[in-house]
Amino acid sequence: MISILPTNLNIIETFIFGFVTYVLYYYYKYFTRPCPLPGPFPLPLIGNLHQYSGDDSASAKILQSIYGDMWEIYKGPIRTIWLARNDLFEKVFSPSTNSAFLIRAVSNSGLEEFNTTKIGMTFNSDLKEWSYNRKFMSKAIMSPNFIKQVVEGTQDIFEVMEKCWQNLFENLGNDQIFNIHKWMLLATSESIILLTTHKRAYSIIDYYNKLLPTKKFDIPIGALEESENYIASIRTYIRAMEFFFTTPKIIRILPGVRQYAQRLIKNRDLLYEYLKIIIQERRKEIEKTLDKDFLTSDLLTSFLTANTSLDISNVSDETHVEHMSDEQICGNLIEVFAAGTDSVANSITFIIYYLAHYPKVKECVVKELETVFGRDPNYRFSSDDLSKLRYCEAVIKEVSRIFPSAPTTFRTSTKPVEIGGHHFPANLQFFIYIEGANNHPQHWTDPNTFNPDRFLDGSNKVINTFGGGLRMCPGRNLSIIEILSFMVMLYRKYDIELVNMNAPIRYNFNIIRQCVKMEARIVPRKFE
Ligand code: HEM
Repeated sequence: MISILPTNLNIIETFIFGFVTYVLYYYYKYFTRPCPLPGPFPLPLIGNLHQYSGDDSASAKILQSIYGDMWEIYKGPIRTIWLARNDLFEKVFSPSTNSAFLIRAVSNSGLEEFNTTKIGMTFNSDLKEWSYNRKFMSKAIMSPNFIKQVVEGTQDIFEVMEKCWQNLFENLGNDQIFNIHKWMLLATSESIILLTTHKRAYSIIDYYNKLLPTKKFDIPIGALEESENYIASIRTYIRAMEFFFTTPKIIRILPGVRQYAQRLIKNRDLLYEYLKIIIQERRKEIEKTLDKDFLTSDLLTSFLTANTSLDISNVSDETHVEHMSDEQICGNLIEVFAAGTDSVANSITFIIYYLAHYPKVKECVVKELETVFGRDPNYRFSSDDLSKLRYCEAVIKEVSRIFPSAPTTFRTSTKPVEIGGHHFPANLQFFIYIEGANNHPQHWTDPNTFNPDRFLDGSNKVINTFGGGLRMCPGRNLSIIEILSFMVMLYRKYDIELVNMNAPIRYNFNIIRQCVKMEARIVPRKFE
């Protein structure tokens, strides 16, 4: 056999030779890449990771200011194209089934190892499966019964939280400092568990019991532990998705990292086993039920009753004639939890932050709540009531324009595509910098000014908070209803004062912005 290697090389020389060849090949590919865009110069193996702060949104802001609205960076070995203006999003957010952007992530060994490329929605690259899950989920969470349960359930959960606050005030004084983000996260976690499986979780009470152990709420230890373990396990699952999505195989096989990856996989298997028990129990309950009015309106019940005479959310259609397997149900339930907990909790936290900094806007919010609900602070509201809150909705839009919890989204091209005059090949990873477009002077007057009124002039301004096209967030209505509900319950009764008004919002970036901590005083309003 003819060797291209020089003969008589020792190990070090062979390594150096191999490395130099790799570097030359890397830069040959780099300089001859199709459709080059401006962007920072990458290094072999790590791409631009050495320049990356860990915060996609902060990096994108800097790169947009240097390179304009279209640039490229290498996330490790993966070339990513960044777009930061609404007109550049048009093809990515196309609602056509022929769109070149129906797949989210380029083929990724991590996601395959974690088994998420054929399950759920977000990373599902099997378009038939994805479409089946997506249509089902969208119908189920838009059904009137489900929406009713969202509004009722959120109020029940808030009442529990208020009882805890009341006890804290009575026993420790009114001047308590709350990590308001933590409370919102516990509330949205409980809410999503209720909406997916109709199970009660006790994470709010568990947290409260730890803050005030002398006045504990009496909940059976077993129930507390079960809900704690369930939530912890789902949160580990979310971390695992991020880990497998972002960690290259070469790192995943390193000693220590491998063991960590295996623990994450074990957690996934245990979570699936736990959910499968819940599914079996619910199936038995449904079998014993003759009238669908006695069934709960959660997603699990929708999944199990589809195409039966008990179909609670009328999801039956020609796409959904086959029953969902238990494996698919588990994937979808976990996904709703993963996508719908932190995103909503962070959105509420950011609204709290902006309302604390803009007292006039807060006054308008309170005024609108009084106009719509009168001055009864305990009025149980419906989704119809929420639809009257035009100003509150404008506040949600303005906060998510200026400081979105999901500042970016991403898609992969499955066909060659032209964007902004550039002809890109298939199989490229595109990032859509939603926040960049949301603060773009070409789209907005005074983009850096916080002004909810800009959404009240009747023009339907595009903010892409929930992405766009066929992969647009299916939980958008649910999120708005939940956020509005929390705004009503917080601001009709309480004033929320931040402890440190000069501190910026502290967050970590893991696919979305996740607030680290936000300290506040919760001051009950006085009613005559
Ligand atoms: C304020 C809260 C939320 C925000 C800001 C948000 C934002 C987003 C964004 C930007 C995307 C990407 C869309 C795209 O690529 O075009 C997305 C996808 C998704 N979201 Fe949400 N979301 C929120 C709440 C929820 C909730 C409550 C659910 C629960 C049902 C949910 C479920 C999903 C799913 C399953 C996807 C993937 C869809 C697919 O790939 O087909 N999200 N979300």
